[in-house]
Amino acid sequence: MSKQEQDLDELYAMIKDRKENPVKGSYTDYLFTKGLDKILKKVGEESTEVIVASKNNNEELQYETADLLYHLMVLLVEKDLPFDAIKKELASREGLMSKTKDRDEIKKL
Ligand SMILES: N=c1c2ncn([C@@H]3O[C@H](COP(=O)(O)OP(=O)(O)OP(=O)(O)O)[C@@H](O)[C@H]3O)c2ncn1[C@@H]1O[C@H](COP(=O)(O)O)[C@@H](O)[C@H]1O
Repeated sequence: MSKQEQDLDELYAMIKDRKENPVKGSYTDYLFTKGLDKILKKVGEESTEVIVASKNNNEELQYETADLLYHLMVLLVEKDLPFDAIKKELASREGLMSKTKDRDEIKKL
């Protein structure tokens, strides 16, 4: 039975496992075999698809966001950047007040 929600830590771990233990015919293995340029092209393509989907409807936005998150995870694994590092980075920002006074473009509004 498929799960209701994908855990992002588990997704990262699965992608990392695909890199360490390649599975022939797997899409993730295909990306790692093609290498960084291919992964970067996919991240760019999926980012554009998120932008276009945002204009259309939330069903498309949901689908394309999932594609982008998956490809970003592949990029993090390719670059050996742990997903925990991203979570720590986000956690370090929690509770921080945005400094709008430092931003000229906001001052002018
Ligand atoms: N979450 C995903 C996921 N999201 C998107 N995709 C793939 O991303 C691709 C995006 O579609 P596109 O049309 O943009 O790309 P394409 O035409 O298939 O291929 P190219 O353009 O790259 O040549 C599709 O082939 C999807 O199957 C994913 N592939 C795998 N996963 C996860 O990774 C796990 C391991 O998957 P495998 O590597 O396939 O075993 C799976 O169990 C999933 O949990």
